[in-house]
Amino acid sequence: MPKLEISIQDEQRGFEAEVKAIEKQWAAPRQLHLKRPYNSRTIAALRNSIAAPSTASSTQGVKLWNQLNTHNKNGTTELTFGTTDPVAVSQMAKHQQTVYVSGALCGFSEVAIPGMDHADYPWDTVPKVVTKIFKSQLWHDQRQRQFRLRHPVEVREELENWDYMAPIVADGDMGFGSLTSTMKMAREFVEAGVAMIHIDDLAIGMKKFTIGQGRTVVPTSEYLDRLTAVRMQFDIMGSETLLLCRCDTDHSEFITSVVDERDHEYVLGATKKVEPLQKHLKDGQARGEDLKAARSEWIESASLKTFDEAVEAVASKEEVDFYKTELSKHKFTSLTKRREIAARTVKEEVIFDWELPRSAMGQYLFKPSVKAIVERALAAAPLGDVTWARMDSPNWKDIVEFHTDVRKVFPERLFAFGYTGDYDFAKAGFSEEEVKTLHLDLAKMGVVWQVQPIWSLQGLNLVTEQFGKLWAEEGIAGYLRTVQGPALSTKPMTDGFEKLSYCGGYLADAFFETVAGESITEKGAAKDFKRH
Ligand SMILES: C[C@](O)(C(=O)O)[C@H](CC(=O)O)C(=O)O
Repeated sequence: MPKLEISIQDEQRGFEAEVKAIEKQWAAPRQLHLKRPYNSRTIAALRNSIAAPSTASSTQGVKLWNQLNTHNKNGTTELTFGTTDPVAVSQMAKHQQTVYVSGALCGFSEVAIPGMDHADYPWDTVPKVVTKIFKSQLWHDQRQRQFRLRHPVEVREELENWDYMAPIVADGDMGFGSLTSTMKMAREFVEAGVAMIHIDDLAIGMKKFTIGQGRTVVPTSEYLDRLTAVRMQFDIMGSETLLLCRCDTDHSEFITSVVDERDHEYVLGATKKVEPLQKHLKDGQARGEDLKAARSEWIESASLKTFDEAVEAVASKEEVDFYKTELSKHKFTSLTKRREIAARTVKEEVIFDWELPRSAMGQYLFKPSVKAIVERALAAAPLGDVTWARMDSPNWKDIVEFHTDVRKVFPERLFAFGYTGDYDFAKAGFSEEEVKTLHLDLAKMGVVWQVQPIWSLQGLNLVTEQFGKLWAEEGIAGYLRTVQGPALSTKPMTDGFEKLSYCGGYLADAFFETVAGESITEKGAAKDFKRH
């Protein structure tokens, strides 16, 4: 095989030039907030010998970055929703600035076997949907531009001129396992034209269950490794794609490992001398007992607490104060260190064993708090561009505490928010007025990108079932009355095949005209000007 025709001197010169280019890109305002655990020489050495194709992802990433910072400056927010459908995206261009490709929706409709949002679908599922949507955006952009340019300048003001190139934000879930799969997924997303992806701290496949048990998170270190892998892949490609650091820690109940001392404060242990939970469950199963009841009975007997709560349960007020004073001299204190501090500040023995409650899959019990989420968000921030604390319910006090505490450290941090799950605002104490202004109140705290991720499930099911019933009962008369009549009478006409400027006919004609030389431009412009 022929060798690359390049001298070693030129190879080295090229490498040094690339290092300088990377350092220039990293020093630009767009990336000033980023701190990497690797350097420009490492990245330059990981690049191809030929310049990587400049990706639309970079363009769209910068566009989104500018959109979000404008919202931050103005105290406003983008309000978008989730979809997997390019046709819906063509309509989102009219009222949204961005598009969200939801993993939950992809896992429900874009895979061989659908399922609940366990993020258990192949890692290239969402990137493929982004490709489909991005190419559709390009087509609509081309279709609209060709239609406009076929008309004389003096009438163009009246023609539609939507920005179809809305930046796409996509669900990268937990990165799908090993760092290489996370990097491959990040590369697929960049090549698909995505503007931003979010990566969360969930354990793979352990997102949510219906048997009453909560989600499982990974140690802070593993979460940061995932984010680093994505940032590194973006850097290898030289792409300005944005990274949204998402924490699913709220309401999580398990953590896969205690390897990271930063998590020790929140791990629960048994504070009574009981047998391991798994032995209790196995014995109960052998006796034919109900496992959920046996689990609840064990939890009751174990008196589960964090280590600090275990100290408070046996120490005097003075001892607790002394323990906390000593503890405050350290940050992210390990259990070993906490035990050592307790031994010299508390007379009573502090019984605490986090091994006893471990689940059948070896997970440790985890007691999240806003403080725990803030700590993860702060650790992640230097690797990403935007932060999102996914919350199971709209607890306004927690929401304010989280965003306020992160901004105490990063005053200009940009935030995302998902109206996800089935938020019960009344139950969360919101008045009707507070619900009406929620998106504006969030925007005041820097929440500049807000998404209703799963309208395309609930919303489309609602209207589809309604149309199905109408069609079955009224036939075409129902269609004419409720769909075609209204659609043809809106100004401009609702987009559909009936609308010549939308369906793509003129674009196809333009190809034929150009190739076959047949020109219908003059006639076409005059004939259909009113039907667009
Ligand atoms: C936003 C989300 O990641 C999604 O996949 O759309 C899901 C939505 C949901 O399951 O309600 C999430 O919030 O985890």
